[in-house]
Amino acid sequence: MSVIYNRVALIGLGLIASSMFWAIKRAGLANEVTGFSRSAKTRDTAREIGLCDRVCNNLTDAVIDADLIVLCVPVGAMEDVAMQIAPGLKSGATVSDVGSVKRAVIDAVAPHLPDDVHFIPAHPLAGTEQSGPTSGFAELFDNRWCLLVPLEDTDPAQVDRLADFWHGLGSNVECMEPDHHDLVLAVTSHTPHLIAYTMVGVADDLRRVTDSEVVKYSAAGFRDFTRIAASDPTMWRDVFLNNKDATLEILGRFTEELFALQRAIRKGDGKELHDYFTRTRAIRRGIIEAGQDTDAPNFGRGPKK
Ligand SMILES: NC(=O)c1ccc[n+]([C@@H]2O[C@H](COP(=O)([O-])OP(=O)(O)OC[C@H]3O[C@@H](n4cnc5c(N)ncnc54)[C@H](O)[C@@H]3O)[C@@H](O)[C@H]2O)c1
Ligand SMILES: O=C(O)C(=O)C[C@]1(C(=O)O)C=C[C@@H](O)C=C1
Repeated sequence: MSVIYNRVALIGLGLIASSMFWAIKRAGLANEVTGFSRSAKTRDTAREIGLCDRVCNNLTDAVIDADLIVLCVPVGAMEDVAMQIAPGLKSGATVSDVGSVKRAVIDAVAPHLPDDVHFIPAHPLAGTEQSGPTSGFAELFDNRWCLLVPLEDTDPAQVDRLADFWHGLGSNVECMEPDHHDLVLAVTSHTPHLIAYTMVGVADDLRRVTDSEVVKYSAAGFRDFTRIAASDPTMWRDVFLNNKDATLEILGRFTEELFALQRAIRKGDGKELHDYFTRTRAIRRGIIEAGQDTDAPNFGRGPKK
């Protein structure tokens, strides 16, 4: 892979920025990567582990002469960062972000950017429950989607350039409209996280009430919930505050279905439960048959050859 942007600036040196840095280096996508994070402790750690070619002590130094600036901060901090970097941006630079919500980020960031920079929001659909500068790894984006959410008047050549960059980081790339993005992610990521948080909270309450060993004897499904529920509280607070309508819509549908299943259990309606679980199993099998779950074991096809 060859250099796509001469200088890249990563703002907010956590899981996503650090993974981007290692993946940029792996593929040689930039000649220089600068970085900035708000806390001095994070900047010190970044310097110690060689994260970024140059860690700057202020935002202006980090973005000066950068060809691509990627905002990797929690969604609620995007506006503040955009306001601060705006005066120091080079004409013709591209500003992007990796926020988990798109409409609110566009509304918060776009008004502050000068007309002579390209703003191309993005969202890599890859992550872990870890956060901070030491949590990143170069393979995070391999074979994952990165959704680009360009505004209507964005130069298509610059969108293609950013798509090439994300391909270089290992991702598959597709463009999506912001409201559609927020609805899809409310279904596939945001509401499931809220359910995991709730379930782990319920189990914890139960443990306190009964003094039983709920966590000790937890099965694999619940353990997966506890992994998700260990995700960064600031990031997820900001996701729900900034994707309010879509998450409330999906949560409304979720609780309706939950009540229907609750009623079926109370009434002893085995047919309804069986039909429902048959439908959901078919969905899972369909995903695997279509080869869309790269993490799945060799489901239903016998031993791997
Ligand atoms: N973690 C995931 O699974 C995941 C996946 C895809 C996208 N995202 C999105 O990526 C963004 C970053 O997430 P992350 O997981 O890397 O978080 P993180 O907590 O690991 O890192 C965020 C970093 O930003 C810094 N920061 C916070 N406010 C700042 C400010 N005002 N100025 C400068 N730095 C600031 C923090 O100190 C921290 O180092 C979020 O918007 C999140 O929604 C996260
Ligand atoms: O694997 C995980 O830990 C994640 O939660 C990653 C995950 C997701 O829901 O898939 C979380 C938030 C993002 O915006 C994108 C990816």
